[in-house]
Amino acid sequence: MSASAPGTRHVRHHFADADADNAPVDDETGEGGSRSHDGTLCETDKACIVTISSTSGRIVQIDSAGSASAVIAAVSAAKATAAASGCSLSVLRAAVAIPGLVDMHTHGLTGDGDGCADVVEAWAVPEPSLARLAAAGTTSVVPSLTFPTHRWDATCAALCALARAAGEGRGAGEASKAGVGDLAEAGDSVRAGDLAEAGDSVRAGDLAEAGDSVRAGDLAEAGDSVRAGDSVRAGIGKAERSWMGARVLGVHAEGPVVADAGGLPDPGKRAWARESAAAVERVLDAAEEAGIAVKVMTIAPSADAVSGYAGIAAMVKRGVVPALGHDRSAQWDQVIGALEAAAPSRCHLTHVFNVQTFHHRLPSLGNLALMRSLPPSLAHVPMPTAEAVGDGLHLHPTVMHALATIRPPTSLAWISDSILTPSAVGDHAYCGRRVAIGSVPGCSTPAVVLASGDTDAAPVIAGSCSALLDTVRLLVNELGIALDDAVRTCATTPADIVGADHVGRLAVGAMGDVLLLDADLALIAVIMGGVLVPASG
Ligand SMILES: CC(=O)N[C@@H]1[C@@H](O)[C@H](O)[C@@H](COP(=O)(O)O)O[C@@H]1O
Repeated sequence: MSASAPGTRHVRHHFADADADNAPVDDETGEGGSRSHDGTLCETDKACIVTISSTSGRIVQIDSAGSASAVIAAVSAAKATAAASGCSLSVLRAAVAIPGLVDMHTHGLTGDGDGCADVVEAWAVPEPSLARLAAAGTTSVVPSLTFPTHRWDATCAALCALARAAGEGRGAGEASKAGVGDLAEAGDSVRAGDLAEAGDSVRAGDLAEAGDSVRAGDLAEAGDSVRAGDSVRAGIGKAERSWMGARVLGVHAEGPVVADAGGLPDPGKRAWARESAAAVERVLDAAEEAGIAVKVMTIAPSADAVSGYAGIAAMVKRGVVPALGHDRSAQWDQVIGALEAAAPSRCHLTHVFNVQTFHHRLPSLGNLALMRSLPPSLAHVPMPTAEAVGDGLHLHPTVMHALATIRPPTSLAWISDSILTPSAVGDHAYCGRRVAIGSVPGCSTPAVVLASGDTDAAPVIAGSCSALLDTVRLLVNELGIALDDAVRTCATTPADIVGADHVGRLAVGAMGDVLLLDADLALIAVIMGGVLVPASG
């Protein structure tokens, strides 16, 4: 991942090495501008223009990235015209368009009154979190279930609820790749019904005028175009109610074979110690029965070593990515043993540095996280991918910078590890203990911390209250990471790790999930499957 000097204007330095692509955009025609190297990121020198049909309420064009409806059909620099689409158009204008972000490790964005007694069970009531995540720009998720055998009934309820969420609605995710076609169909059924209403409200809202004023204006007038979008959004929100949520790509089971619970209550019952394969199978069977795929499963190398890595072998056999983590005692030979047990399949590293160790003489998982490649003696082992919490608190920004500059963007995924929405007030139960949004000395970023009642005790971090777009901004605006790399590591790479190549990119055939951002990377609009997501979720 490349970095620019902190403080450099982020929207510009994306083009630092892409002069040939950096032709200015003609404000009237929208021609010119640039498209990023592989379609991951669409950006023009002056503006990105998204054109929405007032008839269907759908995107017909992302300027310089081609048309995007439910599925992105083409990538081209040509600008759509009303004549080409055969309908009147609304135009949203932004500095940057990026793919919807993909969070491969979130415990939800629970708010007050969401109806879950303990946030460890949040995914049993997934709709509020999925809606908030989508509205915040995270359009695809891999929900994480903490220590899944700890509260077995809650785990089974969450698996069933997530399977339902993955299979229905606009935000329908897909537990399998076969979902691409299904999603287009789901989009059609939505379009056929409620979006006509959205189209009506758009027509009523003087779109032609809005489009004209946007075309004539500059970025300062983006607000006007957004207001035009709001009329679309209002119609859609009304039509689709709460079910514009993030796509569910499958599940991350964070355990059960863990050595270290971190700041959470220890789930106890180490019955799996010599039967890690059985413990793994039990969770995978439950997920299969519920109808959702476990894509990733965290396992502690030091725990699985006891059974000769039978847990990892069971995961690989069933197509699950083994994620090494929740292990502060893993020795280097156990770490390597785990990688070898998975080979030729690739391992992943769970929230690197958190609930892991780094030591300059006694290497463990944290040391592996900071390697760019494996030595020749391990040529038979695929280099593991890694995820890291990008809220700026779980890892100090300097450590985020180290990861972002050492690891190639194809092997690093930023995650939120979120639990509560930032607006949640008061205490919530987490694994039976009280948590609240709080702070850690020396860090201005809030997090979800265990409420100890002891004001002198060091706060214990339980998770974050951030969303991935916060991470994109932190990486680009404060750490000087190229926007293209920030987007890859918050969208494309996490999607690739879980085998979801239809999301996390602006590319032909990918879902039309697009975020429109202003020059400071503030969110202007979220589009899922070619349709504006209600701002409030
Ligand atoms: C679900 C989960 O695993 N959450 C962990 C939490 O347990 C740990 O306390 C925190 C900080 O870890 P650290 O103190 O090792 O940096 O990271 C993650 O939020």
